[in-house]
Amino acid sequence: MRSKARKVAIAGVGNVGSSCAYSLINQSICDEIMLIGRTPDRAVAQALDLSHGMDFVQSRTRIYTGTYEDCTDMDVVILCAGGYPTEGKDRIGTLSLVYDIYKDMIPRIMNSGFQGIVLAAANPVDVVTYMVWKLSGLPRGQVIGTGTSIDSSRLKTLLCEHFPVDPRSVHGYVLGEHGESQFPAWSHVTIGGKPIRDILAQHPARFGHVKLEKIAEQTKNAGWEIFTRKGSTHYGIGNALAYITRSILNDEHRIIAVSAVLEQEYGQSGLAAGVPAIITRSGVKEIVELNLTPLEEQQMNFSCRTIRNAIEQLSLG
Ligand SMILES: NC(=O)C1=CN([C@@H]2O[C@H](COP(=O)(O)OP(=O)(O)OC[C@H]3O[C@@H](n4cnc5c(N)ncnc54)[C@H](O)[C@@H]3O)[C@@H](O)[C@H]2O)C=CC1
Ligand SMILES: CC(=O)C(=O)O
Repeated sequence: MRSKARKVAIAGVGNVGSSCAYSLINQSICDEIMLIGRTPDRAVAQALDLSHGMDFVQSRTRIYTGTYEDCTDMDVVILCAGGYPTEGKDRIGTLSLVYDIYKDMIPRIMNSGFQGIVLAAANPVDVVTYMVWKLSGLPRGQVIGTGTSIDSSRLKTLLCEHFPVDPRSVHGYVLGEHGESQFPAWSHVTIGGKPIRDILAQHPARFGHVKLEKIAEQTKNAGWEIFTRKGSTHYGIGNALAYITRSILNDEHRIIAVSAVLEQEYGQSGLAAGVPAIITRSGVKEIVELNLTPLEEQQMNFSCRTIRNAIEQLSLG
């Protein structure tokens, strides 16, 4: 019998926060969810709305509202407070807004005595992950960003428009920034264990129309394609957050492309970036270092430089 309730707090209950709660509930990933909203009334309404579906799900999740000061015994705190750029396609454009939010929020969470895992979705997520690590003083493995998990899933989904398999049978990662400088590490993308480039080379008549550069571009633009049509993207990232949270709470050791604080992995330091990592009860247990081709190394260096330049705009000490 489980002795301790699995508790998750969600800070920011807009589209992403509420979709994340919905995924956690429908997949029975935790026992309790505490919603923390800037507008208490909205948080109460979200908690009530989510609770009213409890008769129809597999197991009961207790949903209630709270404050940053109530995070003491949370296993995971998920950060969804943030905003979207008002113009252009650059997530880094929201940096000063999120810095103002998190430099107030993180000390309040830490002053509660919280010692769990922080999981950030707010953009620019790699910068937010590094900022939260600095502001919290937590060990680096305990601060995780959703990073390129959503981009990796988008890549697999797009590939399966051309290859007749389930996206979960495609393996590989988008690396670097969850943003404009991201790139798929094509040298490690496999379908049924076969490198994708070998499949293309061996079956020109069947797959000659598949252009990897075009798929990389579509992957990068996928969020904006949704955003320009409906003003936010939230279901996909809600599932990504639930998937990462499940690997944490169940100590699953899944390898997921998350934003992790790097200390010499991939030759990079002083930032967080999207890399494959083993996710366990203690957070990032280990970063998986892929052997990149010279071109992929250049792409990784460029992407990390982009994130580091944004971090340098902040005074994080
Ligand atoms: N990592 C990813 O792949 C994705 C990240 N996002 C990011 O997630 C964040 C949230 O997006 P949405 O939920 O769609 O936005 P939203 O506008 O629906 O919700 C934002 C929430 O942040 C809260 N908030 C704003 N300022 C605050 C403050 N000063 N203190 C406390 N809470 C505050 C608002 O009250 C609201 O609940 C954004 O940063 C967005 O860019 C969104 C989609 C995908
Ligand atoms: C908004 C965002 O970061 C995304 O959907 O990719």
